[in-house]
Amino acid sequence: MSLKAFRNFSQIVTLENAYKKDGRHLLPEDLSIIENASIVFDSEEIVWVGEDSTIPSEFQSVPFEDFTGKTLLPELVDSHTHLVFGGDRSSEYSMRLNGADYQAIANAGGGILSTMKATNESSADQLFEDAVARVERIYSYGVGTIEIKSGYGLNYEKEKECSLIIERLKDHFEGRVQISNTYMAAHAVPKEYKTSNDYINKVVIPLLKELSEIGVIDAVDIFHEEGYFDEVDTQQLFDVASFLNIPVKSHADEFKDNKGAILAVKNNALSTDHLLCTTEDGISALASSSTVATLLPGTGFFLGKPQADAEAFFKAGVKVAIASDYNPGSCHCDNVLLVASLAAPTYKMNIAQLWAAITMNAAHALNFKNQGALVSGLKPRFTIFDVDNIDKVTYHWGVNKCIR
Ligand SMILES: N=CN[C@@H](CCC(=O)O)C(=O)O
Repeated sequence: MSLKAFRNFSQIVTLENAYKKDGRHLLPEDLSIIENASIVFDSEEIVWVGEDSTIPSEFQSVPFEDFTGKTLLPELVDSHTHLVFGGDRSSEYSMRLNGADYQAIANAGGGILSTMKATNESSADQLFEDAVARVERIYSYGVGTIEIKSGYGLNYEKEKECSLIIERLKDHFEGRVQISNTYMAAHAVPKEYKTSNDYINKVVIPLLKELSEIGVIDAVDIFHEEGYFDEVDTQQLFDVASFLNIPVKSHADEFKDNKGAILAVKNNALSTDHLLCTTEDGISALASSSTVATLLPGTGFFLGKPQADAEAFFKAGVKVAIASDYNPGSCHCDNVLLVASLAAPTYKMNIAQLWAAITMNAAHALNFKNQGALVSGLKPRFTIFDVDNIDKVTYHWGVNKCIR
């Protein structure tokens, strides 16, 4: 393998200590910053990182690019998006400002089911092209790994098409963006089914079996929430996924504490997401598990809802990630760095907790265990910012400093 070097960064933020601590109980110094630093890597792994003045003689003649004045970080990861969809729900924004809430809008014909209609009216090529543009924009912010969920088809054929579109996106972005394909046909219950369990048995499970035979699904997700899917549906789907050897995730405890986080932990989920209403028992179950708690503050900002009790999660030693939750309804924001840096002061996060939440911990929520820190042996997945220290990345809110 041919070696490459990127040299003379003002700072390389390795997150080495955070990695050793499995992303929990982080202190500011766990960012592990190296000043005047260089990195040597091949296409598969990082070979050396350190102060440029200490670069081993064997690497001194490796061809290099000079990055004086720049900062290198592990690549950003957006571990929760719903970016394959048709239409838009822009009118819901003013409806909310004028007093309607998320569930009231859904009951009045908006919500997930209205995106289902628009998605079913869009061709596969249109959905693919719109999704390509969305991934390109997310990539421009420094995000190199993205999770994409299906879930706006909500019938056998269209859900299958959406999962295959995500697979097509994987091929399209091969070598540039790493995409994780999450199956979420259990996103809402279409009106023609009398019960959620009827839909689970007639569509969600049979299609999962078919897609798993083709080998396109990386994880299975479900909206475990009152009015959507209950504990019985969730456990049934998790059992099938486990039989098929596919990891699970859930949307849990968003509107009320229905013990969704606890069920996710029991099923060894990769992550459980939202968690606005999770209380002590859920938080302590998460703390003693490897399930990542993915907080989605953008959704709280967008819907004008209270936020998750992030301080309690950090205090208990939960492994916390933050994701954008980019979708047409509850959070039409695709910039995970903006969302996380806006949330950090409210969540009372320290700087290491902030960066681990959108790099390493988010990668682990997608089962990508060999990335997220810049240490020898891990994948060379990183992002370069046009600033001479890490504080300047988040200092100017919403301004993109990424140059790759
Ligand atoms: N909570 C369920 N799914 C999305 C919302 C999707 C929508 O409103 O269209 C979420 O993660 O917030």
